[in-house]
Amino acid sequence: MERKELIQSAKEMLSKAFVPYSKFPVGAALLTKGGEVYQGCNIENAAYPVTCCAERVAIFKAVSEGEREFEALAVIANTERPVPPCGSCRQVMSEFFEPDMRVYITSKELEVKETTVKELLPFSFTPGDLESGRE
Ligand SMILES: O=c1ccn([C@H]2C[C@H](O)[C@@H](CO)O2)c(=O)[nH]1
Ligand SMILES: [Zn+2]
Repeated sequence: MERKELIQSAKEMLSKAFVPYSKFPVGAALLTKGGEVYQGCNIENAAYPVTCCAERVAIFKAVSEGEREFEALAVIANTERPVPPCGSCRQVMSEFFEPDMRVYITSKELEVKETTVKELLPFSFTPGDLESGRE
């Protein structure tokens, strides 16, 4: 699947976003190595911190279906610049994605910034760190 198609798939999710509080829809589409696409949108809550970002919805949908091997992630919002994922999503990306996996972040005008997981979250806390610090 081409980058353009994955971004289109993320864009489709903007209309599904549940954003009564922020009025800031975000869409995501996660491509697996097997060629499946898992889409996500942000889902907010009256208790604001309970909100889940579009990226994590897409990742958790895929992981909960047994997927473990990922090819690329596209994220889009109606922003001036390509939308930077939040810190929590970067940490979740680093748990499931290879450091060099492509992440396409996109703006309202479909300006695409192509980045990677390690570029988004360098020096990240990993399962190896957890193992090495156990009592
Ligand atoms: O990369 C991002 C940044 C923000 N949001 C959501 C969380 C919240 O619903 C709204 C405003 O922060 O946007 C995402 O889904 N992804
Ligand atoms: Zn996030």
